[in-house]
Amino acid sequence: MIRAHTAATVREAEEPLLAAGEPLMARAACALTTEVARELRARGNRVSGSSVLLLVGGGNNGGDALHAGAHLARRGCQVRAALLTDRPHPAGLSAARGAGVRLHHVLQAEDVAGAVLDLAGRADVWVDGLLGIGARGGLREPLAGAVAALAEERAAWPVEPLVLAVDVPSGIGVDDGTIPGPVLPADVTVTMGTAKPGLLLPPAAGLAGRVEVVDLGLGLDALAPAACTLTATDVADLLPVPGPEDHKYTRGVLGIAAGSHAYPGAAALTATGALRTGLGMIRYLGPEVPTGLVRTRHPEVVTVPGRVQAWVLGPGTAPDDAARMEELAEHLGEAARTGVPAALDAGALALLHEETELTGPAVLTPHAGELAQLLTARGEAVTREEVSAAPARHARLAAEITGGTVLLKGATTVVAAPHGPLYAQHDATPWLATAGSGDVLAGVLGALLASYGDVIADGGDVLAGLPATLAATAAFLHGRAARLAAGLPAEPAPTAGAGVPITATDVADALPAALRTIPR
Ligand SMILES: NC(=O)C1=CN([C@@H]2O[C@H](COP(=O)(O)OP(=O)(O)OC[C@H]3O[C@@H](n4cnc5c(N)ncnc54)[C@H](OP(=O)(O)O)[C@@H]3O)[C@@H](O)[C@H]2O)[C@H](O)CC1
Ligand SMILES: [K+]
Repeated sequence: MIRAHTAATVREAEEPLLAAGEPLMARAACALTTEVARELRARGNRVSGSSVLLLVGGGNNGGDALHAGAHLARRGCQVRAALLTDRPHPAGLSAARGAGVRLHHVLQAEDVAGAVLDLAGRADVWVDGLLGIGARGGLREPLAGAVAALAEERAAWPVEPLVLAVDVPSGIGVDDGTIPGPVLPADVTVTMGTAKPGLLLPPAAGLAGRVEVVDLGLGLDALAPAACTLTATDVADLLPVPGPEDHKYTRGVLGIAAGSHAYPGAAALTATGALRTGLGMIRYLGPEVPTGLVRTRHPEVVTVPGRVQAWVLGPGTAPDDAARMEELAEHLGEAARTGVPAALDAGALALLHEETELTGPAVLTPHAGELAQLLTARGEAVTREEVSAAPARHARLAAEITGGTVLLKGATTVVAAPHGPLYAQHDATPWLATAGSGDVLAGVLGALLASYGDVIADGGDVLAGLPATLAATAAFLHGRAARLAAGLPAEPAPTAGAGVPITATDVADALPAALRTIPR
């Protein structure tokens, strides 16, 4: 699991170490130096002789960069420092000066951005040490103008420089992953002590490049993270494996109320997603046409009512289908009465547009537009664009308002419960943007909820966070299956190539292959 902690938590953890004279900044600077050298060599450049530009702000983030610049100068790099502050870190400045780093007081230039661009044009490496966890809001001028110019020019450069961010790309929302102003996208972010939520949460996470965490001995492992990302090892621990005493009822029965005359196929896709993920049995309840489709695709699906350990409500239904909404509301009521978890997708989300309080464990699976509709219906008027610009904040808000867990679908899936860590899963591929993939995801989630349904129903508050963990697991499996179906490697890799178009059925059919890549 990749665990991220807020700026305030990091400061609290740093305090006693700094008071005890621990050389945190020296450790940070060494780690930065090592990463720059590694990346230069990986690009076929010699360290000695390479040119490095330090972008230096007025706080300790700039101090890290100046100390790293001094180390690099001593290793033969030509290092320049663009001081975008009139009070650079004193010890860092003296170390840099002592090592022969050339200092440029660019604030004195008439055109600060132009002066920075001029220095940048001559550098193989740009080290972004403008702002770290001390950021308040988006970058202010003149840093904003300089960074906007660098970000724009970078793509036009004949040979793109290596951009390395110190702690975080300057100007991102460190704790919420927003992008409040200009940010220089990084190839590598060397983050100090622990990952920050802004390095996991979209959209800022997309600007961080590869994230390397430097161990500063902050001792945060025992502390619940503010945000986290599940890895294959974490998912392996969560995937149920039946034992000799198990039978279909102990493995979990999933009720699926999905599909309609207008969208019958969703019922089959949801059932396929659930079956390929693994569970005891499915009870499908719906209109004649989707029922016939499900029976044909999956004769093992039972189509009569009975006890279930979880529900999936809503794929392939629309809020204007009053009769279907009535049926979904009844199933939601039954789930609440029995305390088993329910996944609410598509039309079923409209059941929460009223002030109904969810009384049982539920996982909502909206995309940004559906979340904007739900929040607006519940008095928090927002647009799809506002949700996409701050997905974590809006997912958490919806979880607090409804009492449910929210799995917000997107290029990165964000999961928020009313309390506890946020999850950010970056496992997917843009090829997932195809009809029916949400239906398959609902089935994957339903199978996991059914496997743990009795545990969740009996677990009470102790296991209140389990639906969120299972939702993040579903996103992980769904994204990994899509990658494999598209001919991409299971683990996202920048050099993986484009992959090929896929259908929702391909994703469902690739779930067993995805499960086989999990070390169990
Ligand atoms: N504490 C340590 O020894 C270690 C810290 N690490 C590194 O330090 C930074 C955190 O350093 P800090 O000095 O707390 O803050 P920053 O350097 O991130 O930024 C403070 C300066 O930035 C200015 N600022 C704040 N917001 C903005 C903005 N929106 N636009 C422009 N400038 C901004 C602020 O100026 P003010 O006038 O607002 O005060 C400061 O000048 C951490 O990220 C690590 O990199 C070490 O790694 C570990 C040891
Ligand atoms: K930075």
